Amino acid sequence: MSQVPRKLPEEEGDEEEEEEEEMVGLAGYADGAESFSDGDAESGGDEAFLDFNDPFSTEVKPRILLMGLRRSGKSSIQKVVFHKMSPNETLFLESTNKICREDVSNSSFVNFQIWDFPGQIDFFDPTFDYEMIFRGTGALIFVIDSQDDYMEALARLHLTVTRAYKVNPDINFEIFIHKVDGLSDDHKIETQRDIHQRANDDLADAALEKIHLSFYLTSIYDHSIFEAFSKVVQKLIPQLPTLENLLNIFISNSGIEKAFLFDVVSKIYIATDSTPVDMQTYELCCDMIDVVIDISCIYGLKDDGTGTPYDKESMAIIKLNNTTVLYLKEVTKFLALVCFVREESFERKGLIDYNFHCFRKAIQEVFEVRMKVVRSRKHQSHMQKNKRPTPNGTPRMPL
Ligand SMILES: Nc1nc2c(ncn2[C@@H]2O[C@H](COP(=O)(O)OP(=O)(O)OP(=O)(O)O)[C@@H](O)[C@H]2O)c(=O)[nH]1
Repeated sequence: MSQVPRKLPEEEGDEEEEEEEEMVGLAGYADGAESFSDGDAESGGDEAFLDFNDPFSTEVKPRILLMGLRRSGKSSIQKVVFHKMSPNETLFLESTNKICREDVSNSSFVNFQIWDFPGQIDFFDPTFDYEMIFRGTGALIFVIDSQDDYMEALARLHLTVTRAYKVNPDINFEIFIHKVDGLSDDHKIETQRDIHQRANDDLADAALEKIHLSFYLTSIYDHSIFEAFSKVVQKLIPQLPTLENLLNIFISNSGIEKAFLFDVVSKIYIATDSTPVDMQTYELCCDMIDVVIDISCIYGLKDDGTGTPYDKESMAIIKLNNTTVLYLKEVTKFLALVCFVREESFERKGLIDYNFHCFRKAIQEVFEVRMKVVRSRKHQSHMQKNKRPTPNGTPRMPL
């Protein structure tokens, strides 16, 4: 139900006093505005976000495997997306000869482990415990070099997918048809169709058509790799439907065309509203984040060089020459909301800001719920551990 406040908080001047009322609902931009939340907001601050370091929760620290033949581009993908390496520098990367595990956890909101496998890994090698590896895996990215003959890659894909599926049927299989920068548009489509057909035929021949493979055309030389990685990561975020829903309500009430929730460090978008994503829009958002961070690095730090280029004050407005406005606002230490707004809708900036305020709080609530579950699970597990008798049979706690 629409619950339009009598006045926007900025007009009333005293934001603190309004805090409780504000969480009641979004200010309606269009008719039919929905209620955002009807509970009291317990703002958890940044700590309210997912505790990915929690050992009890594999669900929030998922493992992503990067597999594929040698030189298909696995390490390059990892370096470009998570280490800001420029694509040209990847030409000098050495071949990976052991499994490299990396925790993408401290630097960004998107928190997971990436395991980069050497191309020549042998499933029949008894020292390679693939069961253990696949058991804790959320997504398996298989990289196929589209500029090379991909028959061998397809055979390896089939072997990998069938093995992994037997161990863990819940893995998401994500196929990156990579290095498409070297292909013409027609050739790209044809390659994707051919790889899709062959990979699925192989599965059907093995009576495993129930395995779902998702395909992406990627290249480190444009934003396609970030977009594909965004989709892979989104599937591993249990709160995704809620985030999407919040974004849908936010944009429909604020006259916004499109909104993305970005992880600022990696430029992966962890959620967007349900209108279709077009590549240009996504690229503009990525460019805007780069501009904001670059400018902040130059002019936003203190004189002694301390401070961070991205903080609570971070926000930016960029007016394009096509009557569109790009609006970026800080949501948490790691997240930014980037919106596309028409100039005439942006005239109601006060309303957008008010709705953003509600949106931000609602997001904190979502993760606060999650934190409570994690905390109670930790507590339960701790209690169970204490109840278990010690090896010599004496109880750990007085009964
Ligand atoms: N044209 C093009 N070249 C790419 C792309 N991604 C990676 N490469 C190049 O592919 C080559 C191999 O990349 P790596 O990342 O080392 O491949 P890898 O799969 O990690 O190789 P191993 O460690 O041997 O398994 C490098 O020269 C990269 O510059 C891409 O999107 N387009």
